[in-house]
Parts: sequence; structure tokens; C-alpha cells
Amino acid sequence: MTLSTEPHFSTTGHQTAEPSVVAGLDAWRELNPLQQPTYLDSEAHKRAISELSTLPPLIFAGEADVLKAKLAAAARGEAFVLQGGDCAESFSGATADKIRNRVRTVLQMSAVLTYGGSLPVVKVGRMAGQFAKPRSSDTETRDGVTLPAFRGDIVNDHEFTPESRAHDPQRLLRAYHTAASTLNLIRAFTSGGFADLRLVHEWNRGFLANNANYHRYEALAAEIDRAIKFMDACGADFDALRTVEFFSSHEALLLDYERALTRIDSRTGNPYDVSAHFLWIGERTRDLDGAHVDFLARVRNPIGVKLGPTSTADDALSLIDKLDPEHEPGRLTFVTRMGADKIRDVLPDVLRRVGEEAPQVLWMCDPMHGNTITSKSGYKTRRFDDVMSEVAGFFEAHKEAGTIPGGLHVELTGDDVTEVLGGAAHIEDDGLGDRYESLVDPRLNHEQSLEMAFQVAELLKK
Ligand SMILES: O=C[C@H](O)[C@H](O)COP(=O)(O)O
Ligand SMILES: C=C(OP(=O)(O)O)C(=O)O
Ligand SMILES: [Mn+2]
Repeated sequence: MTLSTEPHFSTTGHQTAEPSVVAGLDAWRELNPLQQPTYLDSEAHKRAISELSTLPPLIFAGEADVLKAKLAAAARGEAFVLQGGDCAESFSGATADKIRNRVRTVLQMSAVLTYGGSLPVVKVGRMAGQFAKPRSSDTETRDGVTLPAFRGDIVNDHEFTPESRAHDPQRLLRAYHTAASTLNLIRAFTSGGFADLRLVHEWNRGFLANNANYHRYEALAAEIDRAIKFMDACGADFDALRTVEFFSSHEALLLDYERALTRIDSRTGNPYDVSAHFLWIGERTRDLDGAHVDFLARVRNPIGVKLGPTSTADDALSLIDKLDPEHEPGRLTFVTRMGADKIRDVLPDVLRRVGEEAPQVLWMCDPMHGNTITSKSGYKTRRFDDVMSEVAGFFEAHKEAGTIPGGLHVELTGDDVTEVLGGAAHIEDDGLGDRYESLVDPRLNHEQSLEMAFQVAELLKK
């Protein structure tokens, strides 16, 4: 990567940071970043990056600070975090209906988890920017034809033709604009009355009426019902519960996109990546001396790192030294994704050592990425029971280590897709093809997501 961009200035036009701080934001360019696109037209790429650098921030740095304080509370056991959305958002999927359904699903899950844990739930979407995908292979072969792998709508198109799979720098701009319109609608929904607790509870009653496992969840739903009636009788101000905070997040994979959207906060002189409130580093790019760790170490957003099954306590402690040397509350989240068959063996030791040396770290469970299988019919899928077993293993490991299970990170959609096996509707291998819509990984559908919430609420109650 040789592309260089101009130093960035605050949105008010003044350079408020030390030149060395600004220069450091480009140090990743010398570190051979993994999983980056290759553009044939480097001039078009430069023009796209230069335009991105002039576009307004998608979030305000102060909002990222608010989220950081909430994540700090979750790390202390005073809140629980729910982070959810598509594996890969798509440009064509950024419709009002689909965005509304995803927001609604996260709100419904949050209501159940709030009750189960008697804790505020911090709501974070894998939304409004989750467009870039790391892949296991650079290519895909179908019927003897090999083309570049699909790397997310920000890089290329999913259609299996040479033209569609070419890496197109114009997509960087389309990703920004799609993120902006998605975030705008999320902000409208969550501040305009769509998040009203009474409405959300009514939706949950509708979910229960149609769920085959009704009997398992009925008692909890009845308790929530009584709690709402009790609040009402006490004169609770339900109008104050019509608005919720909803934060955006995505994997910070394409570093020139993230760099172009990094600005100096005029309040503090610190750099923030204003493409989203929360950014994370994926399992494939968390190399300690790699470009992604270098870049995210230099921005002040709250950040996350995925930890897969080969992670050790030493790996985690070294990542903390680089990414959170001051042990700042809310700054660093580890998102474990070890697999249902490994989490109980691997996680407790990591938790014990990190818990002793760096108790400020927030722990979240991604029960999706360690449980991916290929079904007999050839679909990339996951079993709902494996997903839930990993969540249970996460709670067990924290109990064993005396640390705090702080949240869930889930690939989900609000639509009625058939991508994950099982759940009360018993989706089976031969039904996966009915509505398999994901462009990369299988997501919990609306019903499976709510079942997860009811089951996790049971775990939180314990
Ligand atoms: O979402 C996560 C990864 O991008 C995805 O699991 C990679 O999938 P692949 O192994 O099919 O490339
Ligand atoms: C790529 C992802 O996960 P991981 O880095 O954990 O494989 C993801 O969250 O979509
Ligand atoms: Mn995924």
C-alpha cells in the first residue's frame, strides 16, 4: 500500500492534533495490511479516497465516548451489551423494511434481556457500515470457473461474473452513502417512538403466540407483562421509554476507508474513526504487529478484537498492551468466538489471567463464527443448538473464572430466512434452500433471535 492521503483536519477546519499524531495514523501503510482489495485503476482509487476524506463524519466523537462509558459499565457488570446484525450488509438490502426488521429484532431481544438480567442493555447494530468481509480464500471456483472471492459490497459484487467480482473503488463511496442513509433511519426509528417499550412488548407477545416452544418462554413473558403493568400502576413515565440509544459498529477491515473517515476531535485533539461508534478487528487480522492493530491503537473509539479458539492469555495480554495500555474503562472489548466444543476448555484460563491483570476489559460472546459447518446439501450453516451451547459455555467459563459475561455478538436478521438449522421451527438441511439469502454467513432469523433472547434471559436470571 503506497497510497497516501493528506493529513486530516477537524471538521471545523483547524488542525488540532500534534503533527506526529496525524502522521502515526498512516503507519499501518508500511505493515502490509491483510485482506485488502486490489484495484486495477489506482487513480480512481485515489480519487475515491480523497472524496471520502472530505465527506462529513457519520458519528460524533462524543457519541463514541458515551458508548465507551456504557461499555465500561457492562465490564463492571452494571449493563449487558447486545451487538447484532448481518454478517455482510448489502447495498440492495439497505431498504426501509429490512432495516426496520433488524432494529425491531434487536429492540425485542433487548427488552427480554433487560428483564432477565435486571440490567440496562446497550444496543449496538452490526449495521450502517458492515460491508467488508475477510475471506478464507482469495478466489471462488464454480463449475471449473475461478473468480475473485466476494469481499463484501464495499469491494465487489456477489454475482459470479468477472465484471461483478472485479474490485471497484467507486464502491467505497457507495458504502459511505449507504451507511449514512441506514444510520439516519436507525436514528429516526429509535428516537421517533418505534422503540416504545409497550410496543416492543406487544411484538414479543406476537412472537410467543406463534412459537412452537411457547411453553418454555411463556412464564418469563408473563412476568414481563406483570412488571410493565406494575410500572404503569406506579405512574412510570412511559413516554421517557419511547427513545433508546442505538450505536453503529462494523469490522474495521478496509484501512484506507477507515483512515479517510478518521478525523481529529476538535474538543480534545484526539483522532476518532467517525465511520461508526464501535470498530472491531477480526480473527484473521488481529496479528499483534499487523496493520489493523496499529491503526485501531491510534483512534480513540471503543474497539473490539475477536478471539478464536487458538487464542492464549498471552495473546490477549499483548493485545491489551498495544490497544489499551492505560487500561481505560470501556476502551477494549474481547469478543470470543471459540466454538461450542472448545470454549469450555480454552476460555477459563484466558479469563482468569486477563481478569487478574486487566479487569477493565469487556467480554462478549460471538457464538456464531466458531460453529460454522457445511450442510450435506452444501449450504454454509450453523446449528441453533451449537450456538446456544457456546453461549452457555461462555457463562460457565465466566462463572469458573470469576469474571463478568458482558454481552452477546450475533449475526441475525429480522427477516424470516432459513439459514441456521434448528430452533422451534426445526429448520432442517432440506429446508435451508427455501430462503437462504445471506451473502456470506448464515444468520439467526427473527424467530431464532428471539428464542436466543429468551434462553439467554434464563441464563442471566441465574
Ligand atoms: O464473516 C466472517 C468471515 O468473513 C466469513 O466467515 C469468511 O467466510 P469464508 O471462510 O467462507 O471465506
Ligand atoms: C469475520 C467475522 O468474524 P471473525 O473475524 O470472528 O471470523 C465476522 O464477524 O463477520
Ligand atoms: Mn460472519
